[in-house]
Amino acid sequence: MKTLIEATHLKFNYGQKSVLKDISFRVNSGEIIGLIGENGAGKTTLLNILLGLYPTTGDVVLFGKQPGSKVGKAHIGSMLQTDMVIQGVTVSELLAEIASCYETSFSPEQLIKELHLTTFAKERLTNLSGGQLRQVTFAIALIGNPDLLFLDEPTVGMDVQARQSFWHRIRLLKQQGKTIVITSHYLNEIQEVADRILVMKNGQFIFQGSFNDLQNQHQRVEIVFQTERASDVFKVLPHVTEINKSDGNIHIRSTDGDATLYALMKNFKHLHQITVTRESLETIFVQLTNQEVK
Ligand SMILES: Nc1ncnc2c1ncn2[C@@H]1O[C@H](COP(=O)(O)OP(=O)(O)OP(=O)(O)O)[C@@H](O)[C@H]1O
Repeated sequence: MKTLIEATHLKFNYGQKSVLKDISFRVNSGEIIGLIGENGAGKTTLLNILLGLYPTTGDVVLFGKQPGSKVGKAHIGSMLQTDMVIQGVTVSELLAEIASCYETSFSPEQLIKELHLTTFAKERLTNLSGGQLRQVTFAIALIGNPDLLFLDEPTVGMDVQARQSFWHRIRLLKQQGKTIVITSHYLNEIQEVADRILVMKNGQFIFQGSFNDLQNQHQRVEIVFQTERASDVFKVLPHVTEINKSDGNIHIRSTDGDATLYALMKNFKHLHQITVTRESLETIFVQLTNQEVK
């Protein structure tokens, strides 16, 4: 698989404050990367470095070139956290103006239709809601038909339909072989689409891999069932960290689902409506980021 971004030993300081501490990673062509971390972890700073907006010590190449170089830029679209709001300019005027800067681009009319912006395309940017502005910013990122997209908290403020339409578009872009790096605090959405997840804490990566790898490392599961037996009976099961009773169901959390289930099955004829769920990205993320980073 072709490596599209290669970063080694990246460091960045704001004055005396060390914000990125020796970060190395690769992104392959066609991958969707979920870059996640608590507020202030360093995600936006990293995207700014990859876009060539901030200097760094360490090495970083995109398409085999330095960030910000002309050849690299031609392939890249970005959606940062700030939306472009120009007085007196409408959505369709802005998209037409930006499209004219590219040698080849999507037609603004086509993109407006495909991204469901038609109802506010003739509105001035200053009259748009926060969620509508995010949708316009996404259109701006796409208009040059980039091969690589950096999206920083793209769905903030979007309503349910807009978010669904956004993630649908991301899946289409993946099918087209585009490479996408997305930061988001909506971890259930990231867990659905990301091929790999990079978890950042205090300017370092504390995990790089697929969501499946992450779940395998954190073997925790929740087992829910109904039973006529008292919940105390299940306290002796191995690897159980928590037992709760709610809505007539027993909820068991285990750090080794296989071992707990094996022992639980001795009570099989007393168990009804059993479900076993592996932990979500959000739950694992909270556990991961609560651990100390050396
Ligand atoms: N212009 C700046 N000057 C000084 N410190 C800054 C500046 N911008 C960001 N920082 C600090 O750098 C650290 C990383 O910020 P960054 O915006 O990269 O985090 P983030 O992971 O993107 O956070 P969020 O999820 O809140 O967007 C934070 O501690 C932040 O306070």
